[in-house]
Amino acid sequence: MWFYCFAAAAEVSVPLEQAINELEAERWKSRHMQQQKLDDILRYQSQLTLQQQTRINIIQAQLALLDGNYGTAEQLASAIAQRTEFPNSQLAAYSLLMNLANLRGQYETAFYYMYRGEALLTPESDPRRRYEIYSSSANLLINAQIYDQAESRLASAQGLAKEIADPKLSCSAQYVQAKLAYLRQQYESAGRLLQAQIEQCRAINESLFVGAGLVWYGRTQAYEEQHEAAQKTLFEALNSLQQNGFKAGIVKANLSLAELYLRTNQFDLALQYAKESIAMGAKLEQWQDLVGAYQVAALAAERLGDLDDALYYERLLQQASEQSLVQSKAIRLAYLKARFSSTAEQQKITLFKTENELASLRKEAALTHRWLIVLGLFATCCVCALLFVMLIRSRKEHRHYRQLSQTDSLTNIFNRRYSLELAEKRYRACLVEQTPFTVVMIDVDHFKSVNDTFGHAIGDQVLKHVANQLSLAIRKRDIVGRTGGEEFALFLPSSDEAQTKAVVERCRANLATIRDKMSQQIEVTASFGIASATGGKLPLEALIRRADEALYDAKSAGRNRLVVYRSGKDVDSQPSQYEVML
Ligand SMILES: Nc1nc2c(ncn2[C@@H]2O[C@H](COP(=O)(O)OP(=O)(O)OP(=O)(O)O)[C@@H](O)[C@H]2O)c(=O)[nH]1
Repeated sequence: MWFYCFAAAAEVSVPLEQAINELEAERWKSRHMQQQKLDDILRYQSQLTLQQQTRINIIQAQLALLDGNYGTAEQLASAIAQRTEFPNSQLAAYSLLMNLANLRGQYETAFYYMYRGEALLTPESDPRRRYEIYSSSANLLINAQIYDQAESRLASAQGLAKEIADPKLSCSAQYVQAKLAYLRQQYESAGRLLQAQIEQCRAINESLFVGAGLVWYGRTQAYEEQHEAAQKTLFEALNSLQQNGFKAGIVKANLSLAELYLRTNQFDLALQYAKESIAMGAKLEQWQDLVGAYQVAALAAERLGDLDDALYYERLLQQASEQSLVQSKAIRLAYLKARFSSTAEQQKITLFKTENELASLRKEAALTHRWLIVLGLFATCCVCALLFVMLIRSRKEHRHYRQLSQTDSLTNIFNRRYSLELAEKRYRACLVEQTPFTVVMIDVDHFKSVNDTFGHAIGDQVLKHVANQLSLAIRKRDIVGRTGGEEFALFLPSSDEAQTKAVVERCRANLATIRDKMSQQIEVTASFGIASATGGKLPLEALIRRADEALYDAKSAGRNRLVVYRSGKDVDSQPSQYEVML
């Protein structure tokens, strides 16, 4: 039925995947059924992905191990152990190789696989595969009688079984725990654990573990002298193991029966089961069990009066004992060797990891350092830019305030203080150069009338025009300033009288144009007082006073004219060419 469902849907890979999952899950259930399912899948081998093929190979290897085909099992598992691209299958292969080497008495190899497998475990590994490694390791360590180490692996396996919540795994972990208790000769506790384990494994049809558990349970019963019960248990065990085809278990079950019959003085039966155990055990080289089986066979043969046989088995017993001794020595030695090399390897790995961590820390530090430099540079640039902006702004503000302090706010020409300061500098230069320097004091005529007639605002406009026209009339090197309300001054470096007169005439002509610029018909005239000096030691103040005197004279003489200061008397007075219109 299963096969038909599968075959119908075999065109797609999902049923194949499902079939493989089922096959993996039903491991140990029934050897015959399992083989049948495997054969069904293999008909569609060409459709399997590489990963699916690997998983199938694992199952084949597990079956080969059960069948005692150790060569095939090893070949398949070794190939998978190389496949680093499928870490979970790799782990399964390691568990298998460990079990195989353990069964064959190749303990060095078994421990090698145990440490390799454990080193491969990561938190991301499939929990089932992790479980397999731990439970196989526990089995191996039990065999090597390193019980404390076995217990720690067993605890990990049990934890994983709980985590996965798979009753099959709990069943197998319980089996190992019970077996461990038996081997530690804690028979009472072993009996209890085995009963519980058998019950649980039976409930989920894990017949292989039922069989294996029954062998140990039967032995416990025999030890407690419950001979009938023990016999029943052991037959049940043998039956179950034979169904599964687990040969190593069959050897142990036969041996247990033989030992039981020897205890109950049923020597022929004891010999019979001992022989069964010997036949299969010799093939599988299960030396420890062989020792027991030869011992029983020799004793039973002796009791049956067959001394030749007894001697024969004694000889074999001696050989097997030696082998077993060699084997148990080998197993301890192998453990120590594997532990040593694993520790060395572990140290190498730790060193490598530390170096790697160091390198990545260094890399991180370098990156952080680079970032810090970039951030530092960025911050410096920001600060520089900010400082630059602040500098520009402060220079602008400084210029602005300086301009404010130098300029007359109404007319926008130099104010009295600054024009005098500037004039002082130029005057001193002219004195040194012995070139003429002229001061022209200007006063707008009848300006009060303008204010009175047209208002203060218009008066302001007139003053602005006056300042503007005076600025237009002078040369580049000349200075014009507002020295009072309606008073202005010109400072003309390197200007003699003739040149000054020309400038003043331009001023007067320019002032005459104001009338056309105003909405009202306002004639604007001004009076000019001129004073010059060439060389000598006359202070600028005195020169200005002279120009003022000349201006006064110009006013007195009728306004709208220029008067040149002559020491003692104003001799040059030019009448106005313009009339003041009020
Ligand atoms: N609109 C305006 N008027 C001003 C300003 N500064 C001074 N004045 C006025 O200018 C006038 C000057 O008048 P006065 O000193 O009597 O001289 P004047 O009327 O020009 O007569 P003379 O100079 O004798 O020709 C005053 O009425 C001041 O109020 C100013 O900034 N704006």
